[in-house]
Amino acid sequence: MSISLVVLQGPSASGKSTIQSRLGLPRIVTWTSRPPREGEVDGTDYFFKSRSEMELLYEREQMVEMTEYHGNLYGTPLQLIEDIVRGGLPRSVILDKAGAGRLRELFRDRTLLIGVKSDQEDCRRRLASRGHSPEEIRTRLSSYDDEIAALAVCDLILNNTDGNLNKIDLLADFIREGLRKGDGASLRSDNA
Ligand SMILES: Nc1ncnc2c1ncn2[C@@H]1O[C@H](COP(=O)(O)OP(=O)(O)OP(=O)(O)O)[C@@H](O)[C@H]1O
Ligand SMILES: Nc1nc2c(ncn2[C@@H]2O[C@H](COP(=O)(O)O)[C@@H](O)[C@H]2O)c(=O)[nH]1
Repeated sequence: MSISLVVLQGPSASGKSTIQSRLGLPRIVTWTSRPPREGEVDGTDYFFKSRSEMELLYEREQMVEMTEYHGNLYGTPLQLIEDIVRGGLPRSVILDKAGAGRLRELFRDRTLLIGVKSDQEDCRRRLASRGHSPEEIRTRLSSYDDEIAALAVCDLILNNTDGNLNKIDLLADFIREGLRKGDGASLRSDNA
């Protein structure tokens, strides 16, 4: 069975977006009710929506999954995954553990679940350089241990500590090549 969907999950600032862009696959841009950060672009980083718009879509059963993460809603509209159902190039998406679990339930062997981990201190430093307040850093890292434990279900775990990006690039090439050959099964191992 070939892979249609690559899901990245892991703690905040572990490097999911960095790895997603290095993988170079078409991305699924999800919805959020959080305000954009400086430099983030609507439709590129997220579709920035109001909480009520997101709740309405959910009530209409047009959201495949939706989660509340530290006070904001994040979700994947059904419409965004229609291309996966139709086939074509594998796509990548960043989700928390609940969203990742839901998409795995739906797409089963067609998903490659990549866990991204980094030392907690690296994550803390990265969050501070991204400009988060000490309060938000504390909140985001309060789920660090749970999010690391949840990586146990992943097909593959990438260890993205500071200074490791050259190795990540090699692994990204390996993953892309495996996907190109339609050989998802060979990618299912723990590279931590
Ligand atoms: N290996 C690395 N070495 C140094 N800096 C890194 C590394 N990986 C990511 N970063 C930096 O850490 C910050 C957070 O990375 P990124 O946005 O990719 O994390 P994320 O897991 O997507 O975060 P979040 O879930 O909080 O949105 C970014 O500024 C990024 O440039
Ligand atoms: N279940 C979902 N989780 C999502 C989705 N989009 C993002 N996320 C998760 O939220 C955190 C925080 O993101 P940030 O941009 O505010 O730093 C991110 O790490 C993902 O785990 C989604 O559509 N569904």
